[in-house]
Amino acid sequence: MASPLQSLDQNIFSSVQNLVTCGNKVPNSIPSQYAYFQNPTDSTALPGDNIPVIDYSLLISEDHDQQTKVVCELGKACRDWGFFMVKNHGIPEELYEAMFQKCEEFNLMSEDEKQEFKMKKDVMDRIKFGSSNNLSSTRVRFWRDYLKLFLHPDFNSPHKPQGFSETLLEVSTKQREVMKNLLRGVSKSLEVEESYLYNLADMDMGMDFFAMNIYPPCPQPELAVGLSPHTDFGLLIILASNEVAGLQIQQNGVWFNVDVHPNYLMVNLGDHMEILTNGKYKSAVHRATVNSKTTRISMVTLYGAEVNKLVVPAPEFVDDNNPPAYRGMKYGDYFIADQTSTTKGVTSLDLVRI
Ligand SMILES: O=C(O)CCC(=O)C(=O)O
Ligand SMILES: [Fe+2]
Repeated sequence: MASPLQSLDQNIFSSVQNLVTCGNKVPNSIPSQYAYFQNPTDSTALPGDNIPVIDYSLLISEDHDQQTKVVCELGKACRDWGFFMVKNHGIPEELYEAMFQKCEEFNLMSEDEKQEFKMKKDVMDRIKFGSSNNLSSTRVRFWRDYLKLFLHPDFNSPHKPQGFSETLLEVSTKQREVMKNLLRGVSKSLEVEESYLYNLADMDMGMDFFAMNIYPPCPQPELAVGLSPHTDFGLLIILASNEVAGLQIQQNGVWFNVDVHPNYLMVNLGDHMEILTNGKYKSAVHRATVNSKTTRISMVTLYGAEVNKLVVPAPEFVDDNNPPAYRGMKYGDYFIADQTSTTKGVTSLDLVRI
């Protein structure tokens, strides 16, 4: 008789959730397609106590001195980490709780119901449910299911579970305001006019791309990864997670755990911030680990340019000492390359680096 591992190996699972719930019992080992047998990932990381925390309420306050101080902290976070946490952002905690509840309900829908949302045509599909896909050369599958949506300029959402779409619209509308104010702060920290980055990327028509990531409990978390090290496309990425740790961020080649704080948002700079600032601010390398106990859910929104916008280093950051370090590429083309490349390493920036 086939061992449990073999029999799992022979199946192509449509989702990790399906894999862990099949037979109503979590398997005690993971199928080989998910395991880094040859080169187990070293998920160890240092405590992230030094990760910068930005007080959003001060960033938007009328008090000029307070604001200047926070803009300065923001600039330092962008230079040193390309990553920071945001507190006092004003979006009610209950709204995120309601959204995570809807994410869980989505995850617990039957496999058939979820398959209705799987990719039909290509990565430009407005709604995509899927699992695992690791296009990079290792091909080891990620211990992750996802729902990817285009939220802006047109809003797309699955029509079930009930209330998912309405709650997501409310969260994303509020989060877009936070994104705008953070970008104002980042612009100021670069000593350009506060609407500079937003206007440059034509973000009134910008593409907001959303990913709900589900990481079910994993029987062998030391062998699997949720998401391997990568950078994100976009200017600014806002991430909210349920109260389960798993995100790690790299600074100068060293990994740090991002602790979970109730009602903090996590923000990383994306590839297009690096391109626009000609490398002054860096796109942060990060990854997601998995655990054996609890399902982790993260909601990530990647805020980017209008799809036809050619993104190049902005003139303000180019001079004789700093020649352009990236060639121009249309935002939409970069997105497609990022989502489909089978040769991508850690970052798609290699596509445009001069
Ligand atoms: O789940 C996380 O913490 C990371 C998610 C992420 O990096 C992504 O979706 O790009
Ligand atoms: Fe990411």
